[in-house]
Amino acid sequence: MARFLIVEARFYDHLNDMLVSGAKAALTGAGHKVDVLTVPGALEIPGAISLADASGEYDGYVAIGVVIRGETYHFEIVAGESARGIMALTMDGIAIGNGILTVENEDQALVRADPAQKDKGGEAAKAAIALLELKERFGG
Ligand SMILES: Nc1c(NC[C@H](O)[C@H](O)[C@H](O)CO)[nH]c(=O)[nH]c1=O
Ligand SMILES: CC(=O)[C@@H](O)COP(=O)(O)O
Repeated sequence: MARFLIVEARFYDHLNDMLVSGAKAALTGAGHKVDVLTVPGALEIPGAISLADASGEYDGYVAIGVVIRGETYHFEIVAGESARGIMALTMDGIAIGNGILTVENEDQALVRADPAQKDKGGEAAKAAIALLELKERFGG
């Protein structure tokens, strides 16, 4: 059993509820322990994971959030920089699955958040499990 932390940017409650549900189901279904930490937005997720990992309390992480394009360039910043920060942490050996939706509208988000449809939360959790297994295999 490993210890996972879901770090969720709770910007859209109804979408996050589905994403977190899918991630929890995947993690508990694989026999792992799960906690949830909520941050203001996707840009805070990489920093929160970095801080949590420094504590040594967790073995892996699932980033959960929803970024829906608005009127300005801010979408590119939030979507791109949260992904870049997460990628940098994974390249540093931290097992993280990225379940941050970056979409054009709510309809696209609903399909991807729903565990009965594209289940991107569960998909991200399974990716985190896979990375942790690789880390354990290669002695990371
Ligand atoms: N527009 C969205 C944001 N924006 C907030 C940023 O993530 C960040 O919290 C703020 O810039 C302060 O640092 N966050 C999302 O998760 N989703 C959005 O659609
Ligand atoms: C992804 C975003 O930052 C978005 O929600 C903000 O909308 P806007 O670009 O209209 O300020």
